Amino acid sequence: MKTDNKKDSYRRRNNKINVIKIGGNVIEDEAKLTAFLKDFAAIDGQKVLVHGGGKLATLLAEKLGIPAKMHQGRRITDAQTLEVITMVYGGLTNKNIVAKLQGFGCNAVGLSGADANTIVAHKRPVRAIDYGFAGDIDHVDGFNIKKLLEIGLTPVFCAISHDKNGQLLNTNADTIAAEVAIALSEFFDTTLYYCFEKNGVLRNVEDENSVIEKIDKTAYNELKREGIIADGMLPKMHNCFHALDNKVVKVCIGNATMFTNNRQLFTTLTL
Ligand SMILES: Nc1ncnc2c1ncn2[C@@H]1O[C@H](COP(=O)(O)OP(=O)(O)O)[C@@H](O)[C@H]1O
Ligand SMILES: CC(=O)N[C@@H](CCC(=O)OP(=O)(O)O)C(=O)O
Repeated sequence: MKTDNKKDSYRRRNNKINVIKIGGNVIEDEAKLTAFLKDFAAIDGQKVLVHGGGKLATLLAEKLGIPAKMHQGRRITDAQTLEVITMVYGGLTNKNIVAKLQGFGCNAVGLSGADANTIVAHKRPVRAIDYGFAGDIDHVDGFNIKKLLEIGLTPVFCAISHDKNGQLLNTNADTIAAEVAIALSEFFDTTLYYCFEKNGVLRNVEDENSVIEKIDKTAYNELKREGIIADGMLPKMHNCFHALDNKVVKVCIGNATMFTNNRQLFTTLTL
Protein backbone atom coordinates (compact mmCIF):
# COMPACT_ATOMS: atom_id res chain seq x y z
CA MET A 1 0.00 0.00 0.00
CA LYS A 2 2.82 2.33 0.98
CA THR A 3 4.61 1.65 -2.34
CA ASP A 4 1.38 2.29 -4.26
CA ASN A 5 0.95 5.67 -2.60
CA LYS A 6 4.52 6.57 -3.43
CA LYS A 7 4.07 5.57 -7.07
CA ASP A 8 0.75 7.43 -7.30
CA SER A 9 2.17 10.64 -5.90
CA TYR A 10 5.21 10.40 -8.23
CA ARG A 11 2.83 10.00 -11.12
CA ARG A 12 0.56 12.86 -10.11
CA ARG A 13 3.50 15.22 -9.55
CA ASN A 14 5.29 14.78 -12.82
CA ASN A 15 3.99 12.74 -15.38
CA LYS A 16 1.72 12.55 -18.28
CA ILE A 17 2.54 10.53 -21.35
CA ASN A 18 0.94 9.87 -24.72
CA VAL A 19 1.33 6.44 -26.30
CA ILE A 20 0.37 6.74 -29.96
CA LYS A 21 -0.10 3.90 -32.42
CA ILE A 22 -0.07 4.49 -36.16
CA GLY A 23 -1.58 1.92 -38.47
CA GLY A 24 -0.44 0.31 -41.70
CA ASN A 25 -2.64 2.22 -44.16
CA VAL A 26 -1.07 5.52 -43.10
CA ILE A 27 2.47 4.08 -43.05
CA GLU A 28 2.05 2.93 -46.62
CA ASP A 29 1.15 6.44 -47.80
CA GLU A 30 4.37 8.48 -47.85
CA ALA A 31 2.65 11.89 -47.71
CA LYS A 32 0.25 10.90 -44.92
CA LEU A 33 3.05 9.28 -42.92
CA THR A 34 5.28 12.36 -43.22
CA ALA A 35 2.43 14.68 -42.19
CA PHE A 36 1.63 12.46 -39.20
CA LEU A 37 5.27 12.29 -38.08
CA LYS A 38 5.59 16.08 -38.31
CA ASP A 39 2.54 16.39 -36.03
CA PHE A 40 3.85 13.68 -33.70
CA ALA A 41 7.22 15.44 -33.38
CA ALA A 42 5.41 18.65 -32.41
CA ILE A 43 3.41 17.08 -29.57
CA ASP A 44 4.56 18.57 -26.27
CA GLY A 45 5.80 16.35 -23.47
CA GLN A 46 6.74 12.72 -23.20
CA LYS A 47 5.52 10.33 -25.84
CA VAL A 48 6.00 6.88 -27.31
CA LEU A 49 5.19 5.81 -30.86
CA VAL A 50 4.14 2.28 -31.85
CA HIS A 51 3.84 1.51 -35.53
CA GLY A 52 2.25 -1.28 -37.51
CA GLY A 53 3.06 -1.96 -41.13
CA GLY A 54 1.15 -5.13 -41.90
CA LYS A 55 0.14 -3.93 -45.36
CA LEU A 56 3.71 -3.28 -46.50
CA ALA A 57 4.83 -6.66 -45.11
CA THR A 58 2.11 -8.35 -47.15
CA LEU A 59 3.18 -6.51 -50.31
CA LEU A 60 6.88 -7.27 -49.90
CA ALA A 61 6.28 -10.91 -48.93
CA GLU A 62 4.19 -11.36 -52.06
CA LYS A 63 6.95 -9.80 -54.19
CA LEU A 64 9.26 -12.46 -52.72
CA GLY A 65 6.76 -15.19 -53.57
CA ILE A 66 5.63 -15.71 -49.97
CA PRO A 67 1.84 -15.50 -49.82
CA ALA A 68 0.43 -13.74 -46.74
CA LYS A 69 -1.74 -15.93 -44.55
CA MET A 70 -4.06 -14.19 -42.08
CA HIS A 71 -6.59 -15.59 -39.64
CA GLN A 72 -9.00 -13.19 -37.90
CA GLY A 73 -6.73 -10.26 -38.63
CA ARG A 74 -3.61 -11.99 -37.23
CA ARG A 75 -0.73 -13.00 -39.45
CA ILE A 76 0.26 -16.65 -39.57
CA THR A 77 4.01 -16.19 -39.26
CA ASP A 78 6.08 -19.07 -40.63
CA ALA A 79 9.91 -18.90 -40.57
CA GLN A 80 10.12 -17.13 -43.95
CA THR A 81 7.42 -14.65 -43.00
CA LEU A 82 9.23 -13.91 -39.75
CA GLU A 83 12.31 -12.98 -41.80
CA VAL A 84 10.23 -10.65 -43.95
CA ILE A 85 8.45 -8.95 -41.06
CA THR A 86 11.76 -8.50 -39.21
CA MET A 87 13.22 -6.76 -42.27
CA VAL A 88 10.10 -4.68 -42.88
CA TYR A 89 8.98 -3.74 -39.35
CA GLY A 90 12.34 -3.68 -37.56
CA GLY A 91 14.32 -2.43 -40.57
CA LEU A 92 12.76 -0.43 -43.36
CA THR A 93 9.70 0.95 -41.59
CA ASN A 94 11.18 1.55 -38.14
CA LYS A 95 14.36 3.18 -39.43
CA ASN A 96 12.50 5.38 -41.93
CA ILE A 97 10.18 6.59 -39.19
CA VAL A 98 13.08 7.28 -36.82
CA ALA A 99 15.00 9.19 -39.54
CA LYS A 100 11.96 11.28 -40.41
CA LEU A 101 11.37 12.08 -36.72
CA GLN A 102 15.00 13.13 -36.38
CA GLY A 103 14.40 15.40 -39.39
CA PHE A 104 11.53 17.00 -37.47
CA GLY A 105 13.69 17.56 -34.38
CA CYS A 106 12.37 14.63 -32.34
CA ASN A 107 15.16 12.52 -30.84
CA ALA A 108 13.63 9.12 -31.56
CA VAL A 109 15.13 5.72 -30.82
CA GLY A 110 13.85 2.71 -32.75
CA LEU A 111 13.15 -0.45 -30.78
CA SER A 112 11.86 -3.95 -31.12
CA GLY A 113 10.77 -5.74 -27.97
CA ALA A 114 14.18 -7.44 -27.87
CA ASP A 115 15.94 -4.09 -27.49
CA ALA A 116 16.59 -3.34 -23.82
CA ASN A 117 14.45 -6.42 -23.17
CA THR A 118 11.39 -4.18 -23.38
CA ILE A 119 8.73 -6.67 -24.57
CA VAL A 120 8.89 -10.35 -23.62
CA ALA A 121 6.38 -12.73 -25.17
CA HIS A 122 5.84 -16.44 -25.70
CA LYS A 123 5.07 -18.20 -28.96
CA ARG A 124 1.31 -18.61 -29.19
CA PRO A 125 0.47 -22.25 -28.38
CA VAL A 126 -0.92 -24.25 -31.29
CA ARG A 127 -4.65 -24.86 -30.84
CA ALA A 128 -7.10 -24.94 -33.77
CA ILE A 129 -4.71 -22.68 -35.70
CA ASP A 130 -0.92 -22.68 -35.75
CA TYR A 131 0.07 -19.01 -35.88
CA GLY A 132 3.76 -19.90 -36.15
CA PHE A 133 6.10 -17.27 -34.73
CA ALA A 134 3.35 -15.05 -33.33
CA GLY A 135 3.99 -13.82 -29.82
CA ASP A 136 1.58 -13.20 -26.95
CA ILE A 137 3.01 -10.65 -24.53
CA ASP A 138 4.02 -11.70 -21.01
CA HIS A 139 5.79 -8.57 -19.82
CA VAL A 140 6.62 -5.02 -20.88
CA ASP A 141 9.49 -3.38 -19.04
CA GLY A 142 7.98 0.05 -18.35
CA PHE A 143 10.94 0.94 -16.17
CA ASN A 144 13.46 0.59 -19.02
CA ILE A 145 11.17 2.58 -21.32
CA LYS A 146 10.95 5.30 -18.63
CA LYS A 147 14.77 5.37 -18.46
CA LEU A 148 14.95 6.13 -22.20
CA LEU A 149 12.38 8.89 -21.78
CA GLU A 150 14.36 10.36 -18.88
CA ILE A 151 17.41 10.86 -21.09
CA GLY A 152 15.28 12.71 -23.61
CA LEU A 153 14.67 9.94 -26.13
CA THR A 154 11.34 9.14 -27.76
CA PRO A 155 10.93 5.36 -28.12
CA VAL A 156 9.52 4.11 -31.42
CA PHE A 157 8.38 0.48 -31.24
CA CYS A 158 7.81 -1.86 -34.14
CA ALA A 159 5.52 -4.89 -33.93
CA ILE A 160 8.20 -7.36 -32.80
CA SER A 161 8.66 -8.99 -29.40
CA HIS A 162 11.07 -11.70 -28.24
CA ASP A 163 10.93 -14.77 -26.03
CA LYS A 164 14.16 -14.11 -24.05
CA ASN A 165 15.48 -17.31 -25.56
CA GLY A 166 16.84 -15.89 -28.79
CA GLN A 167 13.61 -16.00 -30.73
CA LEU A 168 11.95 -12.94 -32.30
CA LEU A 169 8.14 -13.04 -32.47
CA ASN A 170 5.56 -11.15 -34.49
CA THR A 171 3.09 -9.34 -32.23
CA ASN A 172 0.14 -7.24 -33.34
CA ALA A 173 0.98 -3.52 -33.11
CA ASP A 174 -2.36 -2.61 -31.47
CA THR A 175 -1.60 -5.11 -28.71
CA ILE A 176 1.94 -3.77 -28.28
CA ALA A 177 0.53 -0.23 -27.94
CA ALA A 178 -1.99 -1.31 -25.28
CA GLU A 179 0.58 -3.30 -23.27
CA VAL A 180 3.18 -0.52 -23.46
CA ALA A 181 0.53 1.97 -22.29
CA ILE A 182 -0.45 -0.35 -19.42
CA ALA A 183 3.16 -0.83 -18.33
CA LEU A 184 3.81 2.93 -18.41
CA SER A 185 0.69 3.56 -16.32
CA GLU A 186 2.72 2.37 -13.36
CA PHE A 187 4.70 5.61 -13.66
CA PHE A 188 2.60 8.03 -15.71
CA ASP A 189 -0.92 9.20 -16.37
CA THR A 190 -1.15 7.54 -19.74
CA THR A 191 -3.31 8.40 -22.73
CA LEU A 192 -3.42 5.90 -25.57
CA TYR A 193 -4.28 7.01 -29.12
CA TYR A 194 -4.97 4.66 -31.99
CA CYS A 195 -4.46 6.62 -35.22
CA PHE A 196 -5.44 5.29 -38.60
CA GLU A 197 -6.86 6.44 -41.93
CA LYS A 198 -10.48 6.83 -40.82
CA ASN A 199 -11.95 9.55 -38.59
CA GLY A 200 -12.73 7.23 -35.68
CA VAL A 201 -15.16 4.44 -35.01
CA LEU A 202 -17.81 5.04 -37.65
CA ARG A 203 -21.50 4.16 -37.51
CA ASN A 204 -21.27 3.61 -41.25
CA VAL A 205 -17.77 2.56 -42.29
CA GLU A 206 -18.30 4.25 -45.70
CA ASP A 207 -19.20 7.62 -44.14
CA GLU A 208 -16.36 9.60 -42.53
CA ASN A 209 -18.95 11.96 -41.03
CA SER A 210 -20.53 9.21 -38.94
CA VAL A 211 -17.96 9.24 -36.10
CA ILE A 212 -19.31 7.84 -32.82
CA GLU A 213 -17.84 10.28 -30.30
CA LYS A 214 -18.13 8.17 -27.13
CA ILE A 215 -18.30 4.41 -26.67
CA ASP A 216 -18.58 2.64 -23.32
CA LYS A 217 -18.57 -1.12 -22.79
CA THR A 218 -22.35 -1.41 -23.10
CA ALA A 219 -22.37 0.53 -26.38
CA TYR A 220 -19.40 -1.57 -27.59
CA ASN A 221 -21.29 -4.81 -27.08
CA GLU A 222 -24.34 -3.39 -28.83
CA LEU A 223 -22.26 -2.11 -31.80
CA LYS A 224 -20.63 -5.55 -32.09
CA ARG A 225 -24.02 -7.23 -32.04
CA GLU A 226 -25.28 -4.89 -34.78
CA GLY A 227 -22.18 -5.67 -36.90
CA ILE A 228 -21.17 -1.97 -36.94
CA ILE A 229 -17.79 -2.85 -35.49
CA ALA A 230 -16.07 -5.51 -37.56
CA ASP A 231 -12.75 -6.70 -38.99
CA GLY A 232 -9.65 -4.94 -37.63
CA MET A 233 -11.80 -2.72 -35.42
CA LEU A 234 -12.80 -5.70 -33.24
CA PRO A 235 -9.30 -6.50 -31.85
CA LYS A 236 -8.48 -2.76 -31.74
CA MET A 237 -11.43 -2.04 -29.47
CA HIS A 238 -10.73 -5.11 -27.39
CA ASN A 239 -7.25 -3.64 -26.78
CA CYS A 240 -8.79 -0.25 -25.91
CA PHE A 241 -10.96 -1.69 -23.15
CA HIS A 242 -8.14 -3.92 -21.93
CA ALA A 243 -6.04 -0.75 -21.51
CA LEU A 244 -8.84 1.12 -19.69
CA ASP A 245 -9.34 -1.89 -17.41
CA ASN A 246 -5.64 -1.67 -16.49
CA LYS A 247 -5.12 1.94 -15.40
CA VAL A 248 -4.68 3.67 -18.74
CA VAL A 249 -6.46 6.99 -18.13
CA LYS A 250 -7.82 7.76 -21.57
CA VAL A 251 -8.11 5.92 -24.91
CA CYS A 252 -9.02 7.52 -28.26
CA ILE A 253 -9.36 6.24 -31.81
CA GLY A 254 -9.08 8.76 -34.62
CA ASN A 255 -7.54 9.98 -37.82
CA ALA A 256 -3.78 10.41 -38.07
CA THR A 257 -4.48 14.14 -38.55
CA MET A 258 -6.26 14.44 -35.19
CA PHE A 259 -3.34 16.19 -33.43
CA THR A 260 -3.39 19.30 -35.60
CA ASN A 261 -6.93 19.51 -36.88
CA ASN A 262 -8.84 21.06 -33.97
CA ARG A 263 -12.21 20.46 -35.57
CA GLN A 264 -11.53 16.80 -36.23
CA LEU A 265 -13.93 14.48 -34.43
CA PHE A 266 -12.61 11.24 -32.95
CA THR A 267 -13.87 8.44 -30.72
CA THR A 268 -13.20 8.37 -26.98
CA LEU A 269 -13.59 5.05 -25.18
CA THR A 270 -14.84 4.92 -21.60
CA LEU A 271 -15.51 2.06 -19.22
N1 LIG B 1 -17.15 0.82 -37.33
C1 LIG B 1 -15.95 0.95 -37.90
N2 LIG B 1 -15.33 2.16 -37.94
C2 LIG B 1 -14.12 2.31 -38.51
N3 LIG B 1 -13.43 1.29 -39.08
C3 LIG B 1 -13.97 0.07 -39.06
C4 LIG B 1 -15.24 -0.16 -38.46
N4 LIG B 1 -15.53 -1.48 -38.56
C5 LIG B 1 -14.52 -2.04 -39.23
N5 LIG B 1 -13.57 -1.14 -39.53
C6 LIG B 1 -12.33 -1.45 -40.25
O1 LIG B 1 -11.28 -1.55 -39.32
C7 LIG B 1 -10.10 -1.09 -39.98
C8 LIG B 1 -9.07 -0.71 -38.93
O2 LIG B 1 -8.45 -1.85 -38.44
P1 LIG B 1 -6.95 -2.17 -38.87
O3 LIG B 1 -6.87 -2.30 -40.35
O4 LIG B 1 -6.52 -3.32 -38.05
O5 LIG B 1 -6.28 -0.82 -38.39
P2 LIG B 1 -4.80 -0.31 -38.47
O6 LIG B 1 -4.62 0.31 -39.81
O7 LIG B 1 -4.73 0.69 -37.38
O8 LIG B 1 -3.93 -1.50 -38.22
C9 LIG B 1 -10.56 0.06 -40.84
O9 LIG B 1 -9.69 0.28 -41.93
C10 LIG B 1 -11.94 -0.40 -41.28
O10 LIG B 1 -11.89 -1.02 -42.53
C1 LIG C 1 0.72 -11.16 -35.33
C2 LIG C 1 0.34 -10.05 -36.26
O1 LIG C 1 -0.71 -10.10 -36.86
N1 LIG C 1 1.18 -9.04 -36.37
C3 LIG C 1 0.97 -7.92 -37.26
C4 LIG C 1 1.96 -6.85 -36.88
C5 LIG C 1 1.86 -5.58 -37.74
C6 LIG C 1 0.61 -4.82 -37.43
O2 LIG C 1 -0.07 -4.99 -36.45
O3 LIG C 1 0.38 -3.81 -38.38
P1 LIG C 1 -0.91 -2.93 -38.51
O4 LIG C 1 -1.09 -2.17 -37.24
O5 LIG C 1 -0.56 -2.05 -39.64
O6 LIG C 1 -2.09 -3.83 -38.80
C7 LIG C 1 1.14 -8.32 -38.72
O7 LIG C 1 2.14 -8.97 -39.05
O8 LIG C 1 0.30 -7.92 -39.55
